[in-house]
Amino acid sequence: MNAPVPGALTSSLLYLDGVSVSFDGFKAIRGLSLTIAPGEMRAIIGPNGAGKTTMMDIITGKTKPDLGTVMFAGTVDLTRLDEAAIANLGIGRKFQKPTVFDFHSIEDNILLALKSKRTVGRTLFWKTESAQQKRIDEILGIVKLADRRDRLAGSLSHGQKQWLEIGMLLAQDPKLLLVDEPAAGMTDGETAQTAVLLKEIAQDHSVIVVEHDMGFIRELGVKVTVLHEGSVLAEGPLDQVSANERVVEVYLGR
Ligand SMILES: Nc1ncnc2c1ncn2[C@@H]1O[C@H](COP(=O)(O)OP(=O)(O)OP(=O)(O)O)[C@@H](O)[C@H]1O
Repeated sequence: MNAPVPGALTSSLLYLDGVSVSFDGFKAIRGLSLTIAPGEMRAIIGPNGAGKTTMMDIITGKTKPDLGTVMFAGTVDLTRLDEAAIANLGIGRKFQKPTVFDFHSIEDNILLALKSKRTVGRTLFWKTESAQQKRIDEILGIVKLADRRDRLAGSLSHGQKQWLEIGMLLAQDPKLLLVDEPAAGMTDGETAQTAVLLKEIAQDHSVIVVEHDMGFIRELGVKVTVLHEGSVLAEGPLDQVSANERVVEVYLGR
C-alpha cells in the first residue's frame, strides 16, 4: 500500500519513497513512502517511537537516510542538502516546545524572524520599512496577537507562545511547514483556536502536523497518515483510519 502512484514525483511538493534509516543497527524508519501535494495539510499520527520525529529530521536535513528518495517540488533532492539550504528552500519547522524571545515584544519577535530570512531576494524585498510593517501586521492578524503586539513575548500563555512561534515561521515565508505537536499542553479553547489557525495557514501553504490529540486532528479535517515502526500503517480520512483494526491495535486502542 506504500508505493507512490506513477507521476507522484512531479505532482508532489514533498515525495518520500523507500526511505530507511538505522541508528546503531535499529531501523527507526523502514521503507517509508509518503507524498504531500502542493497546498495540502496532512496529519501524522502514530505511537511513541513510530518514527514521526525521525521523519521530520530527514525532511529538514538533520538526519540523512541510509536509503531512499526524498524530493522537494519534484526536482530538488533533499538528501544532498544541509539543514540551512533546506530551510532556505522554504521548509520551516516548528518544534514542540516554543522558542520565542521572552524579553522582546511580540512584534519584535516577528520582525527578528523576518530579518533572519537568509535569501538575497528576501533581504532586498524587506528593505522598505512599510513592506516589512505590512507583513508584520498581516502575520500578527493571522496568529491573533495584533492587540498584544507591544507586550513581552514572555508574558504570553503557552498556547499564545505557540501561535507566536507559528507566526515567526510564517515570517520565513515557507512553502511547507512542519509542525510538531502544536496542541500539546494547550487548553481546550487554545487547541480549538490552533486548529482554526492551521486551517487558515493551509489555505496558502502545505502543512505537515504531527499530533497525538485526536480531537484536534478531527477539527483539522484532513487526510491522516498513521506511522508504525517506521513506515506507513494506514492512510486516509480520520474515520477510515480509526476503523482500521491494526491502527486500533497499535495506537488508538492503547
Ligand atoms: N539519534 C537516535 N539514536 C538512536 N535511536 C534513535 C535516535 N533517534 C530516534 N531513535 C529511535 O528511533 C525510533 C523512532 O523515534 P522517533 O523519535 O522518530 O519516534 P516518534 O514517532 O517521534 O515518537 P514520539 O511520539 O515519542 O515523539 C525510536 O525507537 C527512537 O528511540
